[in-house]
Amino acid sequence: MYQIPKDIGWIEVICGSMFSGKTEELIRRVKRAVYGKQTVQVFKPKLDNRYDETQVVSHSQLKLTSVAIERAEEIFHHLSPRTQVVGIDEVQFFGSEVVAVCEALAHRGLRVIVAGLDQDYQGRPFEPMPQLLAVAEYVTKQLAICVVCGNPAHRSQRLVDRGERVVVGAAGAYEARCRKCHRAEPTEATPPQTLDLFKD
Ligand SMILES: Nc1ncnc2c1ncn2[C@@H]1O[C@H](COP(=O)(O)OP(=O)(O)O)[C@@H](O)[C@H]1O
Ligand SMILES: Cc1cn([C@H]2C[C@H](O)[C@@H](COP(=O)(O)O)O2)c(=O)[nH]c1=O
Ligand SMILES: [Zn+2]
Repeated sequence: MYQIPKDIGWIEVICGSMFSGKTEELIRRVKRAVYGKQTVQVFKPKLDNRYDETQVVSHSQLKLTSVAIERAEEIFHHLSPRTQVVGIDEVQFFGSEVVAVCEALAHRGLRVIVAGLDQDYQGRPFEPMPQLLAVAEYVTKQLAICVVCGNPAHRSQRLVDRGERVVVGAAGAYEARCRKCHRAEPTEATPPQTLDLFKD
């Protein structure tokens, strides 16, 4: 009789702009794996110390325990033999070696869920995301809301006058914008909406 294979791993990529819900979606999938009695380990780059040194934290303050590492290969040192699911947040901050690491984990039979930016502040593909998208079995592209015009946003507008690709930051340093409203060069922040909708 046909047997359903149980030892097959795969790679899931959650990509999109800043504020698009990548981390929330990673946390949702990890929580569901835990409900399913799976053993899960989550990793993030040490570089991402915005909200917490070790926890994965979404812009909406959802939190997940994780291990902060400098290089993707460190995952193998921390990996428990019982682990069935590996999550990686802010995957764009790892070098191209993260692709081989994800592939090796999937070959071992693990479910690998990675979340990260697919474009930098200029709208250029953010390596190693293009390579991860190519080798992944499952790809989810998240969209934020453009803070200028309210349309779906797939770009991250830089608000601080810095030209290097990597500048860690959140609201105040970046905002979500659509194709029409995005500028490749840093701009001023969009003034906040003054509606009282969320007042007590
Ligand atoms: N412009 C925006 N569009 C959508 N969500 C936003 C925006 N600005 C702030 N948010 C908040 O960010 C949350 C998503 O946070 P998070 O999952 O950390 O995103 P990402 O990991 O993609 O940066 C949303 O649920 C919402 O609370
Ligand atoms: C666009 C862009 C972003 N970054 C940084 C800013 C944040 O620290 C992270 C993205 O975090 P999020 O969970 O997706 O909100 O990346 C960068 O260094 N360079 C860029 O071009
Ligand atoms: Zn727009």
